[in-house]
Amino acid sequence: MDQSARYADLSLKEEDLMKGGKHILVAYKMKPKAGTGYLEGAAHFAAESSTGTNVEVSTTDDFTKGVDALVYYIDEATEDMRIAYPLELFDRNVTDGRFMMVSFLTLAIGNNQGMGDIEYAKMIDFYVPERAIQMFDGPATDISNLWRILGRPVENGGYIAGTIIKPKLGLRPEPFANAAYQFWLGGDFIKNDEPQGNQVFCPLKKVLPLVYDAMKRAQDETGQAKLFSMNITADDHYEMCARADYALEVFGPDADKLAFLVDGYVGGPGMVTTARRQYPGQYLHYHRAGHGAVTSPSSKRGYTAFVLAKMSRLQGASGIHVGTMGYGKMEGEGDDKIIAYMIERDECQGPVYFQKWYGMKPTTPIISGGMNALRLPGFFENLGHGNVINTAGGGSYGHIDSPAAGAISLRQSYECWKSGADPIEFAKEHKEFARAFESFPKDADKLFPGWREKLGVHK
Ligand SMILES: O=C(COP(=O)(O)O)[C@H](O)[C@H](O)COP(=O)(O)O
Ligand SMILES: [Mg+2]
Repeated sequence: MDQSARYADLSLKEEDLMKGGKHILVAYKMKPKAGTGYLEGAAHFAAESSTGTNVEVSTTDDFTKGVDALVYYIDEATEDMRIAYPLELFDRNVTDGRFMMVSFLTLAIGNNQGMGDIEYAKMIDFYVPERAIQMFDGPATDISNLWRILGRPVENGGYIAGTIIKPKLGLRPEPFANAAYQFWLGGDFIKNDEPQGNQVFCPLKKVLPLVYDAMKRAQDETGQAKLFSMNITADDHYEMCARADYALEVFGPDADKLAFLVDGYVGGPGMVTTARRQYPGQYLHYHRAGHGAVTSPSSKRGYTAFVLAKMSRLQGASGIHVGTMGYGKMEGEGDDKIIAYMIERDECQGPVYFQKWYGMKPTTPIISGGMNALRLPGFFENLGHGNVINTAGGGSYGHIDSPAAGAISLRQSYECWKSGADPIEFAKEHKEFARAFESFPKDADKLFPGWREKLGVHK
């Protein structure tokens, strides 16, 4: 059934829809199956994503038709399809009238994934009008809270040198806390690797007091504040809260230095909101393990990493992983800096839509995955700033001297880039940075050919 007479209106102008502020706009790359016309497929897509189904139903009335999602733009050649969703379509909380991300997802990227007449469709951008921005939680805590704890300016406070406790699994409580202590002697921020929780060989109630003890000792020794991002991900939100409450108690007077990490892609929006609403005073660290299943550029379904990050700001993530823009080990490229800009700025041009955030707090880009001191200068140059959290696991624990030296090499790398120095010249004056060349010789060969001769290092 061709529903384009009802679910498409190509005379609607995007500019007017944005000015009107009564719709969430969503842009997709969509291709219908052979035998289905482009507009026909698009209209069925909009129907299934709002008030309709594949047949007409007798229970539809005139009001229903007033809240139809409408296809307002198509370009078959580029597979571009854009749909306007009236705000009335979205479910609101009984408790406080607010918007919820699950409703956006079930409509805009729900049944339409896997429809018989659609070959594929991937969400590449979406636009949220001012009223809806007001009605999402947004972050309660942001990077300025961390900068303040670290004794830095609350604006442009700079690079936060972090790590991930490695090995990923298999450390018992004492070695785990010791790994944390060693990094903190040089760095600022430690996160649990995402699978670390309450394994039998490393029970939470045993390891956490030791981690806090390590934090205190490192703080005493360095005279600096230290930060710990603890994984509270669990199926059951009572379990999440049990872990979080326990940690707040253990860290006591230093509980402000505790962030909570949730795996928001596997756990879903409910998990993120649980952390956001139960613990608004803690930095909310959104880790996105598994997201590649839908966001990978090789996938023509789902949504992009950009969309994931943009959603996370609405949900209230204080920070989210945004990859390494081609400088680390995960998929990504230089252009991905748009992801960072969209979540950290008050207005930004996305791939399709210009979004204003109307003062919603920023979400920190967290840079992670295969990073080390040698890869960072290029990364900062591409991004144009260093106001990020970087967690380098291999880049710290893989430093040949020590995890503390690894941490110091990261900080030095930021200083090097910030001062505009030549990395080889800078290495001559900064031991830990220089030793990163020997720690990661493959990267050094690729990024700084001839480094051995210039630094006087021989095989
Ligand atoms: O464990 C790591 C990185 O370890 P290492 O620093 O040793 O590579 C993170 O989980 C990944 O960065 C996730 O990727 P992303 O940040 O892109 O979501
Ligand atoms: Mg990890």
